[in-house]
Amino acid sequence: MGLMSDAEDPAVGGDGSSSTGLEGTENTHGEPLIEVDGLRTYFSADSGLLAGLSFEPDRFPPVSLGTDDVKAVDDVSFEIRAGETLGLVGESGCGKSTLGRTILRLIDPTAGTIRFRGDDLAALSGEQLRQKRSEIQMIFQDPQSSLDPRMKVGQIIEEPMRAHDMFDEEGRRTRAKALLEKVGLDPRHYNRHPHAFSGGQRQRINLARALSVDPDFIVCDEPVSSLDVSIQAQVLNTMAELQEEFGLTYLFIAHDLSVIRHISDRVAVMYLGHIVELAEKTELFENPQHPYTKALLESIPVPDPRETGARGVLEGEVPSPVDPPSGCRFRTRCPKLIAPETDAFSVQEWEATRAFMRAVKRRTFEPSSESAIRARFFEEATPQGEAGKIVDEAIRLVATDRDGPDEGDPDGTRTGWDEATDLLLENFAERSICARERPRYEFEAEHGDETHFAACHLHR
Ligand SMILES: Nc1ncnc2c1ncn2[C@@H]1O[C@H](COP(=O)(O)OP(=O)(O)OP(=O)(O)O)[C@@H](O)[C@H]1O
Repeated sequence: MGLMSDAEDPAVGGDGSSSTGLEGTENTHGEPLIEVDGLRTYFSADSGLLAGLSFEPDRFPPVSLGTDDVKAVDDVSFEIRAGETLGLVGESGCGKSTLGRTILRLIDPTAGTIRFRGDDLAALSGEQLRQKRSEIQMIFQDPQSSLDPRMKVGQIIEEPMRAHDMFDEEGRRTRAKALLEKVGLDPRHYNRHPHAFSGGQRQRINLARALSVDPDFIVCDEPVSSLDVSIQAQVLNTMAELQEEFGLTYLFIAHDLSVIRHISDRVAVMYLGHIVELAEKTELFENPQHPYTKALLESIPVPDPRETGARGVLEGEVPSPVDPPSGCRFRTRCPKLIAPETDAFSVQEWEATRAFMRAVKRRTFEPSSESAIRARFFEEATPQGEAGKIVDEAIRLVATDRDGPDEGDPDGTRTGWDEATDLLLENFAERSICARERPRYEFEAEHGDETHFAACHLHR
């Protein structure tokens, strides 16, 4: 359906076509509009002149060309179907914005393909890419800074049309005013400057500008994050209405799960450059399978600020995207790390060993005697066989009654913690399937008839 029906539009030509040319494309829900395959976007860790150069005084020559790239998006594949909203969620820095910008070719991909209706955007350049740009648009988080304060609202909305040589002056004005109304603003505000508007209204102006070139696909990067909660729902509802009317397809980036739940059809969860889970919205929220997704869902802030729902769920720091963990990227923080197959752990033994390993690595317990550590983590019985010997050695290394403290470490604990950490990680964490293979599993969903993707070896 178009922006205006023929009856409302006095400028309709004899052939019945609207002079604003704003008939939205009827998208059939279900066909892939965007197909991303093996996409990687790496940034040089130092984007300056000496990017990639590293100085290593012990080597000759001491300067080498390193590969310390920030792997912001690292082998990501998924599709977005025409007419749907794919929500993209994950903690700050996980690569959501970089993924969105790479799909729009605002950033060049390092590898992979981005098919838009079959054409590979990653391979386009120059004029071909410029032409495609009208079909794919982006709206950003901060409506304040993305609107030029010197321009009037009408000019702002008309600018992309002018850049793409769409319509004459009069046609652009008619369309801009019609769009103002469509996004819930008063067309009489055409001559106002953006500062006269509230945050929510400014985001509506952004929407009108994005829609002006009649796109099919819009990447929405945290579009309501800077707005009051009461305004967020109104803007989201307008976006949903516009989607319906113009057959738009959205990639909707947000860190806020309640916003994602409000707007998405399907949801992709991103962690450290990978998509770790992707499922239909109800399935993802009701039947999450990846320990990272579960942790995110459990960390939704609870209404009572005295109750810290988030505490202890996502422990530890996100590793650096320069040198991400092998296999599953979440494994270094995962509470469900799988036991190495070579060791015959009972379920309880592995749970105790894993908890001990995490506690040693993060030094979350007070130094104490061997027997106290054993009692605390293993109820006095450590695992059998080789695994047991390693655990015993690690306990000895961190115990305060350890024999013969090292030189320069009189209380005998500093190097002990490091050695114990290395011993446990090398023997248990690094030998887990979670460290050895990258997980990718697809299975039948419990809710709805979509498939469910989870990158977790618990599904092996
Ligand atoms: N131009 C750049 N040069 C170097 N590194 C970059 C650049 N842009 C992003 N990064 C890095 O890439 C990683 C992913 O960043 P990105 O902004 O995509 O994450 P995000 O999930 O969108 O986070 P946020 O929600 O905070 O914007 C981060 O480690 C970031 O520091």
